Amino acid sequence: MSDDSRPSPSGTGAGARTAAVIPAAGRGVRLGPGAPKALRALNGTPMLIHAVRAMAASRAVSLVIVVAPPDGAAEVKSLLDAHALPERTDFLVVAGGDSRQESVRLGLDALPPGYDIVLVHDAARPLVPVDTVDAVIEAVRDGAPAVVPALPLADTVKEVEPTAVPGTPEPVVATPERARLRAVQTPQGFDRATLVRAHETVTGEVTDDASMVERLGSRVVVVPGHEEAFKVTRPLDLVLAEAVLARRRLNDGF
Ligand SMILES: Nc1ccn([C@@H]2O[C@H](COP(=O)(O)OP(=O)(O)OP(=O)(O)O)[C@@H](O)[C@H]2O)c(=O)n1
Ligand SMILES: C[C@](O)(CO)[C@H](O)COP(=O)(O)O
Repeated sequence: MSDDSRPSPSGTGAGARTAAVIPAAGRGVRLGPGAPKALRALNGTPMLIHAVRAMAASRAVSLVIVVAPPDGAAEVKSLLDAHALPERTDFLVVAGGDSRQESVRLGLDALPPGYDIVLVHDAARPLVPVDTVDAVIEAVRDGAPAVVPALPLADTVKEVEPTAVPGTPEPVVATPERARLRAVQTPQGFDRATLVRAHETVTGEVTDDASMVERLGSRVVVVPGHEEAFKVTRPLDLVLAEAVLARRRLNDGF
């Protein structure tokens, strides 16, 4: 496991200090009506708190920056105060923006000096195991400017020509070779300077931070993800998340 107790030289090598930015400002439209997704409960605890604990579980992570819904920063601060969290970790809360990309940038703007490795982790992936978090950090420490946890696909994927009318048949354009495809998760880990440059430089729609680094022409590598790092997106994902938590409780013997 990574350990923050080593001396902190400059750069991303062993001992570099690591912060995690958690974008949590989304509405959760695909989950259906209700509170902002990150504030909804999983087995009685807000999803965001699970995600914060997942980052703080790594001994390498000494700061967690939560990017709250735009009008929800005070509520998120109260939630962090009300739940048990590791004392060795510092927490900051900032208000988010209209897109995930903007929310991450607002989180990065709040990052103090002295943190050379940055993780970006969706609040919507509350159950990522600590071993996955540590594997991402280790790969950045080993010199990769951007690291992505990902899994091979179970389904065959088709590229289509999207039609204007939802539900009408879409012509298939291609079938990419599945063995070369990966489904990407978070936390994604970065050399801070690279991630900041990507957010300053890259414009236009992206769906993850690593793709911004790709557009800079910098190297991005994949490490094994974990099936419990899935994203809570649709109602069925809530059922799965609660089942995973129930199984963990059984395995932990309480
Ligand atoms: N303006 C936004 C939009 C998204 N996110 C965050 O980005 C992560 C991944 O986004 P997603 O799962 O798509 O969340 P939502 O945008 O909330 O979902 P939906 O598209 O269904 O509304 C989530 O933790 C979400 O809170 C954010 O911080 N700010
Ligand atoms: C960052 C991400 O979780 C990687 O899979 C994903 O791209 C977020 O996408 P969303 O459309 O914001 O759910």
